Formats: sequence, structure tokens, C-alpha cells
Amino acid sequence: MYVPDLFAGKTALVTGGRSGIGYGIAEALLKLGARVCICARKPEPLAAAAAALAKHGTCVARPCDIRNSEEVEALADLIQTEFGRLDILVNNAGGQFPGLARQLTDKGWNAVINTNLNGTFYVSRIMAERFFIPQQEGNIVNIIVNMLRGFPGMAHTGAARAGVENLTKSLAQEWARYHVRVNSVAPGTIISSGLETYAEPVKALLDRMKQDNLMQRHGTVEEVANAVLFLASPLASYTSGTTLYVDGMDHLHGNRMRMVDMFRK
Ligand SMILES: CCCCCCCCCCC/C=C/C(=O)SCCNC(=O)CCNC(=O)[C@H](O)C(C)(C)COP(=O)(O)OP(=O)(O)OC[C@H]1O[C@@H](n2cnc3c(N)ncnc32)[C@H](O)[C@@H]1OP(=O)(O)O
Ligand SMILES: NC(=O)C1=CN([C@@H]2O[C@H](COP(=O)(O)OP(=O)(O)OC[C@H]3O[C@@H](n4cnc5c(N)ncnc54)[C@H](OP(=O)(O)O)[C@@H]3O)[C@@H](O)[C@H]2O)C=CC1
Repeated sequence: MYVPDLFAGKTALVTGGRSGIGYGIAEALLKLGARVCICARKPEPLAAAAAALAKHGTCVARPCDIRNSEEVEALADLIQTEFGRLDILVNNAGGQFPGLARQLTDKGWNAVINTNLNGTFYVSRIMAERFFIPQQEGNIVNIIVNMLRGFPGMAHTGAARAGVENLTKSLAQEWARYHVRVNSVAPGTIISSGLETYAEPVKALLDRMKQDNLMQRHGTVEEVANAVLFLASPLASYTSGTTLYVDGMDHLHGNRMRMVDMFRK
């Protein structure tokens, strides 16, 4: 539904672009004319994803753990060499594991905060300093999660993503003077490779969440990618510092605590 050359001449970085939602976003940007760089930690599946994406256009890849700012600087070097500029950053890399707050160890908590909050900040700051601010132009879309009413059963990621949502508002204001827009997309439960990482009994819980959703279904990768395309495009030129929910209204409706209790029993 977007014009085919919407992102012609633009370059984009999609973190976590080797799989699931990140792959879908990278593919959608490529199909609309962007040149794309993807990163993730695991080199082999990353290279395979880049090779598959290359049938849609120019796609380069580099292994990078977003928690390590030196690796993120090296990623910026690659983008500089390959593209000479960056227009769009999609902070998609992230994840967590299910567990009640009382079960979370220091190490587990820190792994999730470092990935989702600290990693997102490092990539945003480094790409802004290297590209967006010197260019006086840029666009950031952060993939978070629906945690509007908290995230019982995943308190670590709820806290980290709330941090990213607030970071979105701060960066949007601080960087407006450089013509950088910053927004977030908050998916609900999306059918993707990420969901496959969950074993029983969380799998059963995910089915229950589908029944509880007012649209009676989970979302698709394409539905998340479409929201990212909108926010990254000039169609959203007066929109910054905001969050777009792609969750079939889960942020408004449903009793997550009842489901966590089911999981506990
Ligand atoms: C109780 C009710 C549950 C309700 C569930 C509702 C579900 C709704 C979900 C819908 C919304 C969201 C969906 C998604 O986000 S799907 C995307 C999912 N993809 C991923 O999560 C993949 C990425 N995840 C990771 O890479 C890891 O989870 C992590 C973020 C932790 C980062 O990994 P890292 O490599 O740094 O960490 P380690 O594997 O070395 O682990 C570090 C410590 O973290 C603890 N840990 C890790 N995994 C688990 C686990 N499965 N269970 C318990 N604890 C875990 C642990 O302390 C690790 O240290 P140790 O290995 O030394 O013990
Ligand atoms: N699927 C869903 O229902 C929902 C997903 N989300 C969020 O959307 C994003 C994508 O999820 P989805 O595609 O489903 O899940 P995936 O697990 O398939 O994607 C996560 C991606 O992030 C990469 N990644 C993880 N940690 C790091 C790191 N430290 N540095 C660099 N890359 C990293 C992974 O690659 P590698 O392991 O090689 O590093 C992988 O490509 C995540 O942030 C997720 O939490 C939000 C709401 C709902």
C-alpha cells in the first residue's frame, strides 16, 4: 500500500534483523527501496538472513552484540564504509525469558536490562553521533512491547521497555533540533520466531492470550513492519516521541495477572 520507492536513496539499520520481526522489517524496507544493514549476535544465521534479504536489494550484515558499545562502534564503521550515511535506525534486537519477579536472579535481571534498555541506548547514541546529528536528519523506531499496565511474569522486560519508551520521549525532544524523529512501536503477541523460543506451559498461555484478545488472534510480523514503515517515512513527519500499539488492543483489555496465576498452578 506504500509507494514502491518510498525509501529510495535511504539507508537503514535493523538490529536483530536476522530473524522474526527484525527480518520482516528489513525485508519491507528493502522492498520499498532502502539499502539495509542488519546485525545480531549469531554470525551464521545472520549471514544466511543477509543472503536471503539480498534478493530484494542491497543488504549488508555484521555480527554485533548491542550490549557492547565497541562492537556498536565497529558496526557504525561498516555502515560508514558501505553506505556513507544512515537515515533510519530500527532498534528491534531484544528479548527476555518468562519468570515471576521473585525467581529472577541478579544475572537474569541484568541480562534483560542490558539487552533491551542499555543496548538500545548505546546503538541510538552511537548512530546519532556518527550519522544523524552531523547529517541534521535521522529517524529512530524502537520496538518495545505492550507493557502499559505492567508486565507480570516478565517484570524485567516490562521495566526495560518502559525505560525505552521514556527514552523515546527524551531523545525525541533533545534531538528535534537536529531533525531526528524518535518513536516506538509496542507489539502485543506476534507470531514470529521469538514465540518459538517459549516452551510449555507458556505456549499454552499464549493460546489463552489469543482467546482473550478482542480480535481473537495474535498479530503478524507484517502488521508490525507496516507500523515501522509509517513511522520511518515522511507520512509521519509531524510525529515524534510517541508509541504506536500493534496489539489488537491488549493494552486496553485482558487480565494478564489471571493468566500468570494459571501458569503458576
Ligand atoms: C510467568 C508467566 C509468563 C508470561 C509470559 C507471557 C508471554 C507473552 C510474550 C509475548 C510478548 C513478547 C514476546 C517476545 O519478546 S518474543 C522474542 C523472544 N526472543 C527472545 O527472547 C530471544 C532473545 N532472548 C535472549 O537472548 C535471552 O533471553 C536474554 C535476553 C536473557 C539474553 O541472553 P544472554 O545471552 O545474555 O543471557 P544468557 O542466556 O547467558 O542468560 C543470562 C542469565 O539470564 C537468566 N536466564 C536466561 N534464560 C533464562 C530462562 N529461560 N529461564 C530462567 N533464567 C534465564 C539466567 O540467570 C542466565 O544466567 P545463567 O545461564 O548463568 O543461569
Ligand atoms: N514476537 C512477539 O510476540 C513480540 C516481540 N517483541 C520484541 O520484538 C523484537 C523481535 O522479536 P522476535 O522477532 O519475535 O524475536 P527473535 O528472538 O526472533 O528476535 C530477536 C532478535 O534480536 C537479536 N538479539 C538478541 N539479543 C541481541 C543482542 N544482545 N545484540 C544483538 N542482537 C540481539 C537476535 O539475534 P541473536 O540471537 O543472533 O543475537 C534476534 O535476531 C524483540 O525485541 C522482542 O522482544 C515485542 C513484543 C511481542
